[in-house]
Amino acid sequence: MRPSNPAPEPAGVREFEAAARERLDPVHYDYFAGGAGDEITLRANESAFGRLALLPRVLRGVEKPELGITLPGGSASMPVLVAPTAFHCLADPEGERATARAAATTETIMIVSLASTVAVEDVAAAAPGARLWFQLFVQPDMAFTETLVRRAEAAGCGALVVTVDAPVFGTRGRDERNGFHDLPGGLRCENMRDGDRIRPIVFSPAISWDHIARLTEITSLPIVLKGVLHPSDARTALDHGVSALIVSNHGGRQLDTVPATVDVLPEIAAAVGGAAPVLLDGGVRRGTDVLKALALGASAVAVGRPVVWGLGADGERGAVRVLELLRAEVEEALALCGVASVHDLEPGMVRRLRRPW
Ligand SMILES: Cc1cc2nc3c(=O)[nH]c(=O)nc-3n(C[C@H](O)[C@H](O)[C@H](O)COP(=O)(O)O)c2cc1C
Ligand SMILES: O=C(O)C(=O)c1ccccc1
Repeated sequence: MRPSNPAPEPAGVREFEAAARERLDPVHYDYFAGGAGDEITLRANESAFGRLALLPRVLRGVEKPELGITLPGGSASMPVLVAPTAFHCLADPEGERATARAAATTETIMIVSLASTVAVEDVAAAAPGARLWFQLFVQPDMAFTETLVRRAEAAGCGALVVTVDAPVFGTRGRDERNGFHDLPGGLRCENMRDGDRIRPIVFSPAISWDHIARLTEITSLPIVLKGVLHPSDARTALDHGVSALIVSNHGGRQLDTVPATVDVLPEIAAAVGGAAPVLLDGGVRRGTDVLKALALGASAVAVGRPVVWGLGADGERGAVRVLELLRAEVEEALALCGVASVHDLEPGMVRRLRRPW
């Protein structure tokens, strides 16, 4: 019974996954849900949060907690961003337009994927007021990469998120079994349009720190490096003028058997030492997961699949409901932890369980 609380929300992100699964083509569901190899990292991202316990404080006289954050690329009403995910038109006909409107409604940042099925200009036009960042896989043709950067700038994006965990494309067993290799029925990666043709997205193992240095020269947008797991790389990133990092293993879709992101977060946060914001994605499904990541050094988290599940379950409305559900969960968990602001969480509020529940 929750006598004085407002009407109950859907019980969790996992319910949206079940609802989306019922509506999506099973091959597309598998594409969104799946991971690389034996899906060990995919599972680890979620289960690692389950091995952490929160240690609340009491009697701190906290009123409504403050959720807002400010990052190099702009501000958000809560520390939960929309991670870049490809192919939203497979989840809803409005695709990334719907996601961007949901991000605008909830006043959070959406990171638009290079592999968006709607061109970044059209995403921006469909969602006035949306706070967009643009995700890039650096294309070896640097002239084309520069074109992409200019388009992102012109569309009003507040940061460039450069994904560095995809020197090659990870092999996902589900897609192999399903024979899912191409977008169906007229859908395209519209950001790759180059005159009359659509270029293929190139994953290049030849991309190096020099390319990051080059990017910082050609744009004044903050550069956010996504896919850092090694503390030495975190330091190198700072030396290259990167404005923020996202601790990410691509949702377990690239190299399998890398650690859960929340398990490496403390090391990365220590290596960065407050010199730049550190974000995390991977396995965030509850408000309590958000608190754990923030306590262990993240300035914000991003959610990938949860937004896709909202979109697949109920389009723009579903994406809004997922984001609002996470906001409500964060708010409640902060109140229950006696914490007044997302900035006040600290490592002492998280215990690593020797013997998980
Ligand atoms: C279906 C799908 C597509 C993705 N596409 C991209 C992409 O285009 N670019 C990128 O940098 N990351 C991509 N990612 C990784 C996400 O940005 C993010 O790292 C991951 O989804 C976080 O894990 P979560 O899904 O458990 O929240 C994708 C992930 C999924 C599930
Ligand atoms: O599926 C992915 O994880 C992903 O990152 C991607 C990137 C480019 C095209 C399609 C998917």
